[in-house]
Amino acid sequence: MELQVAKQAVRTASKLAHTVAQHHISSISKSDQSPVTVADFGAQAVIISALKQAFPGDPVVGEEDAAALRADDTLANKVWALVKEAAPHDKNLSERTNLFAAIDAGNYAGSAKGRQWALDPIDGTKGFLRGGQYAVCLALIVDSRVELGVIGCPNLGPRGGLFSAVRGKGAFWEPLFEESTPEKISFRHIESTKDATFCESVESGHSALDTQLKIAQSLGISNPPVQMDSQAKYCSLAKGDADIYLRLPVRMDYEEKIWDHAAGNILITEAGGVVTDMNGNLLDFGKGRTLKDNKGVIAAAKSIHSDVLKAVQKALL
Ligand SMILES: Nc1ncnc2c1ncn2[C@@H]1O[C@H](COP(=O)(O)O)[C@@H](OP(=O)(O)O)[C@H]1O
Ligand SMILES: [Mg+2]
Repeated sequence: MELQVAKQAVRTASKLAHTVAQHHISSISKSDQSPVTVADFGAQAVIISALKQAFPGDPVVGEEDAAALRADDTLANKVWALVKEAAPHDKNLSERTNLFAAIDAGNYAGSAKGRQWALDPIDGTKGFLRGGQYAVCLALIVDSRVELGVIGCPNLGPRGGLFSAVRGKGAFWEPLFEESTPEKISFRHIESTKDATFCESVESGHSALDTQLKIAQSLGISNPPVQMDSQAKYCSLAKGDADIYLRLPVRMDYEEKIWDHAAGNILITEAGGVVTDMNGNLLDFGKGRTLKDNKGVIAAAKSIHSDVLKAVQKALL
């Protein structure tokens, strides 16, 4: 039940985002930031509305709130038009005033106990704007642990990708814009760590790319890193296109947001991988809206994760 609702909601929001992105890329004002803002609000509204109808009591930790929309009627009208097109029969979104409430329902502070959804309506803002990777990410967290994750990646592969995982049930891929039977996915087998390929952020402000390059060299890795925005990185590892995702902090005071990692976390573990922080601890999704007890992220196949962790710790001594 949860999986079907989450997949349907992510699909609807991904289509909405894809429509805006296509239009943005073909337009002449590529420096305009507003398309991603519009897509972000629209995606959050349709997903939270679907969740609230299926699971009325469940709180949602969503990245956005509606303050900027309430203050800007032109922006609100653009978002409203998109939402009506993407979800015309949604009775929770029958009037424009409901739009604000749906978006603001993502204001949950987070909790260590009980159910909560974590939502990043458009992850990889920068990727969206440059025509690269971005992702619509939704996860169900129960008692601080991720139980279900769904990620929509409109630009990953020729047909886009809808990735999903439920604890104990494996990880799956299916095309994003057409209905078809999900295919099971998993990490690829590599003989040794030196054969691995790194996947990392494009943005040097989001992870310590220089240090990561040194770590790759210390592991004997000569393959160039694959750089992409958003949780599409987790998806790439889970489907066997790369082997290690490192996200080492640029600033030690930055707290990673739970919506940037929750869905990817279960996708990795269900595809045969391990995710820890740079101290080797599992990510704790029960500390509020951020991963405040963790620093950095290391995701890798089970067989090589401990080698990578050792190399990270040596580099950071
Ligand atoms: N200083 C920082 N360190 C790490 N992550 C950061 C950061 N500043 C912003 N981010 C997060 O990095 C996410 C994108 O990560 P990536 O580089 O892997 O694409 C952003 O998500 P949004 O794009 O949803 O805002 C944002 O939440
Ligand atoms: Mg994000």
